[in-house]
Amino acid sequence: MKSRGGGNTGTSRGNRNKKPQQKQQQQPQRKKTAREVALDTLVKVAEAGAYSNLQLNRALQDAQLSRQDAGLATELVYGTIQHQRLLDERLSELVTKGFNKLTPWVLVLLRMSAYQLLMLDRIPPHAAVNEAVVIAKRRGHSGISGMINGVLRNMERSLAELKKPLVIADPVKRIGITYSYPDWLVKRWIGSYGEAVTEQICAAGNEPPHSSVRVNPLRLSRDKASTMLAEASGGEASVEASRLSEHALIVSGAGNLAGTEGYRTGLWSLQDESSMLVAEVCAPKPGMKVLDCCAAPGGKTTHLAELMEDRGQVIANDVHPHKKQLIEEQATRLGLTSIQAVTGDAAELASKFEPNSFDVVLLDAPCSGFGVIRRKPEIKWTKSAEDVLSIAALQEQLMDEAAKLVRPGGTLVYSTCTIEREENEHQVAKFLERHSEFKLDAKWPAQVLRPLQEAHAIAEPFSGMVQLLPQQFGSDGFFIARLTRQ
Ligand SMILES: C[S@@+](CC[C@H](N)C(=O)[O-])C[C@H]1O[C@@H](n2cnc3c(N)ncnc32)[C@H](O)[C@@H]1O
Repeated sequence: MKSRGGGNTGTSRGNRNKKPQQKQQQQPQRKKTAREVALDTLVKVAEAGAYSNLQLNRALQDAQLSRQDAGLATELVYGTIQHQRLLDERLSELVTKGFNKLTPWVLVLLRMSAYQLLMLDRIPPHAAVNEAVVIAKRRGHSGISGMINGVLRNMERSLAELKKPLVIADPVKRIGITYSYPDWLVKRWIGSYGEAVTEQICAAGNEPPHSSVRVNPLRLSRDKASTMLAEASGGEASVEASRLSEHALIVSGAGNLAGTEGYRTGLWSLQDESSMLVAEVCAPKPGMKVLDCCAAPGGKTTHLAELMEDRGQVIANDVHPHKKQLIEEQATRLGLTSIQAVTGDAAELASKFEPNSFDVVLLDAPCSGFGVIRRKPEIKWTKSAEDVLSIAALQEQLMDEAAKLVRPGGTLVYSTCTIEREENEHQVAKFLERHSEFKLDAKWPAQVLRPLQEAHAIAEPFSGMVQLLPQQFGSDGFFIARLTRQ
């Protein structure tokens, strides 16, 4: 399994063996270890429904871990959530009584330790067990640490057996348990994509995501940005041109890219490659009037303005008042002045703006998000089939409203970061039934189509919409449709 960025695999014993300092006025707070940071984050995600990426970022900032330890904490948080079903399956065989009644932190500690034992070959099993017992002794009574010690030692003894691939005849159960996805979702995807592709989707969803930057073409070339990124990392980073977008660079080993000088001064933005295709498919020209209906935090808005050479007007709307500032911050960082951020419900935009008045309208709709499971693995466990239905109903409403604002001959681009047909192809098909004045538009920019054709990611003849799956390019799963108003 690929790692999410190295990480210290050692134990925390070194710290605890230091002699306590005498006569100190105030005992300095003991620094949390990587495993404690991961445990606290996982408990908050499980108990309070926090988003793993936001919660982890906050925890890492507070804990001030070394880069290696931050790598380990990140690996543990994502890996434990991603493989939760398989870990629970294995643990429930060893916790003989009351697996479902365990206190949340105990359950999470067991899962996190089982993840290290079963999935991370670079962590010595005895280190994973010892560290779990140390944490358990700090947090609970001796009965709990004894139980944790017993369960994990049993697991350690049976590792060879437990690591063997599961033999299960039912494909839904086999894929669901092996890759840790809920049955309802696996069943749905097998219905949409078939068993083999579903297995690839599920495996890809457990891989660490690439980090990619979108180079600001108004400021520098992609080659120049590539050199600068490599230099900024002291030669440690690997920087490669993206296959999918001519504005994208894939960067690994450069640490926190939001901390780079080039990011701060607007030379580049952080965005997934497939997400970059959306503005490119919009293909706006300088001087145009463009509306981004669901714009925050402004990734695609700022890309649209860059492609328009910051000439014309980009109205960036979002329903949440506090998100207006996020869009404005991104525009300011990139030095873009053609963006106007506004707050409003996209279901009511036609009463706010003149109908039929925009050259391009982008609806990057709220969605179930199953294309970004690599970044937010908890959505496997928090979203339901009912959520897909209710979000699809909202998307339908927003599409109808967005359509009213497109001028005759203008373009409507609909996108989501999910792979649910109900929210994507079926949504577009139903829209076209309701709106005979719109047609799918297959005339996409050549630089967008070429890599998709080369990878056979689109059927020929091209219909004007694409469903990118995470295993095809190692990007997020994304859906994009381009429609033209007759
Ligand atoms: C997929 S995200 C947009 C991401 C954004 N386009 C970007 O590239 O940075 C969807 C956004 O829709 C917003 N949203 C949800 N419901 C909305 C509504 N009814 N009207 C307008 N915005 C809405 C959410 O606040 C969220 O920021």
